[in-house]
Amino acid sequence: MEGDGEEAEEGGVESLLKWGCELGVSDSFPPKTAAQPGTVSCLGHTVSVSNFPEAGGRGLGAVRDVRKGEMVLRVPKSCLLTTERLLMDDQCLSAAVKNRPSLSSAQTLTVCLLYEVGKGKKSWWYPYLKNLPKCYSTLPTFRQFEVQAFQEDDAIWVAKKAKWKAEAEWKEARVLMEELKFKPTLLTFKSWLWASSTISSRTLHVPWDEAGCLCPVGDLFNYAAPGGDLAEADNTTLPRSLQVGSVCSEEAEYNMKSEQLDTLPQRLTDGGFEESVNAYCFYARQHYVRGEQVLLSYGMYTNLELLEHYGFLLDNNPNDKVYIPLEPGVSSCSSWPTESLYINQGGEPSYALLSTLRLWATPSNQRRSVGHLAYSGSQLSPENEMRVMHLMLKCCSTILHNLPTSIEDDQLLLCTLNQVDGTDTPVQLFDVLSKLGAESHAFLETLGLRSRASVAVSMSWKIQRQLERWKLAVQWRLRYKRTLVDCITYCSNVIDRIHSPVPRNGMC
Ligand SMILES: C[S@@+](CC[C@H](N)C(=O)[O-])C[C@H]1O[C@@H](n2cnc3c(N)ncnc32)[C@H](O)[C@@H]1O
Repeated sequence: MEGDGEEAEEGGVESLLKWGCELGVSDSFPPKTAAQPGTVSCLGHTVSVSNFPEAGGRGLGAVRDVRKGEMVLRVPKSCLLTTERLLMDDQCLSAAVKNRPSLSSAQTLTVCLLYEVGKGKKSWWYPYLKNLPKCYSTLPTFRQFEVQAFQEDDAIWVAKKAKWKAEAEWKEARVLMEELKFKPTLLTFKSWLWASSTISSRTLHVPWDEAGCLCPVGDLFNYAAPGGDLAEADNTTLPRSLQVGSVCSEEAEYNMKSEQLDTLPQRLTDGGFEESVNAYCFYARQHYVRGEQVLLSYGMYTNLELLEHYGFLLDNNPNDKVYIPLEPGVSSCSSWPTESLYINQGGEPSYALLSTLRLWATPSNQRRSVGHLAYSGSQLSPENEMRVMHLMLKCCSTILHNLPTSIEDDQLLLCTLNQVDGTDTPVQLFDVLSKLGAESHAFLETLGLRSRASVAVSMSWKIQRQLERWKLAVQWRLRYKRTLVDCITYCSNVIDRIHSPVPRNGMC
């Protein structure tokens, strides 16, 4: 945690996988009876740790073809790092935590994690802890410059709020940390941010604690957004008989059942804690061919939410949403909740937004009579539809016009930031950024890099982190602007179709 650099200690993953093997973590089903002498990894039968630079960095790749619904990993409860477990193992911690019932479960787990980190190599969890990332790019870690780089007011507000919340939670928990005699470095806000980001980006749901659990090896799965084909069956669960069967049945029965997996009509959940086997079990959400990354859905998140909790975003996110400022009174025209009034990543207005705007564009004394049509998603009249489309078009254009940079500016900046990402020396960074516009100069200024002479010899970890967060903010605003442009295109197409409707029989 304290070291310089993003990734976990080199060579450390092997020790984690060996540790996991000794504790019964397995990707082999039916499970091996016992760790064979000389077995050094809990993986290798179904998945293995690989690097996926385009989707999450370190992750788990299939080492063979994997069928949808197959169990890909099982982590026994004894390996799950939870508040309950840490309190059970340490009376001193347990007594102190019990005196602070006002702390939330996430705050308590954060303190427990830092307490465990404080034990260093003596911690039972050391092979796991030393493999955690050294730092994060979750929203609360963004500094003022990176927050302003979002440009859009709501995003700036969300980022500021995330930081304030983290600060307030840290202050509340300090008394407990002092009582537990934390080393000064572990008492800092920086350490708190590290621990709370570990928890927000890596915990998995467990039924007995809202804070969830840290799941060694299981937390190496990177994320794929649920959506499209996968979204509909999000709540479908694996039939119990199959869950149990795949763990404890004989191989023949196992194979027979895994053949049935292909014929299951519904999507299976990605993973969950299963009481019957006292373990966290992970399942393939789709077929994977050998070498492909096996991904997990952590839930449905917009890009800003992904950034807030996980420190990354997706250029192609079916769950992303863009909210546009609506005139006062618009949202009260319908009973749709305000959160449902958005534009999706393809630029299309949500069903609720369209129906609300159609009602808004109707004279108030007629709204009641056309309400049923609007709520059923129908157009009310060509004139009404034109008004709605013109309103959205104007709104998106005004937002784009008022933002400090254009899509082209952002593309160029992002391209340059990607280039300097691989730069080794701050001199090169300085040379490239000082040729760009005001924002790049402001970035150099925040780093105290005012002239070539003031630049240090080696690229510091701090500069790299700030570059990374700035890049994330630029990626976010670029994606946001593209959605607005796509919405303008959508509205223009609808307007064109109203002006020159295609003949019903399709003939010219
Ligand atoms: C549960 S961990 C997954 C394993 C992680 N890559 C590691 O090396 O430990 C979640 C973190 O992985 C990264 N991540 C996961 N999915 C990603 C994706 N699709 N694109 C970019 N980063 C991703 C983010 O940093 C996220 O906070």
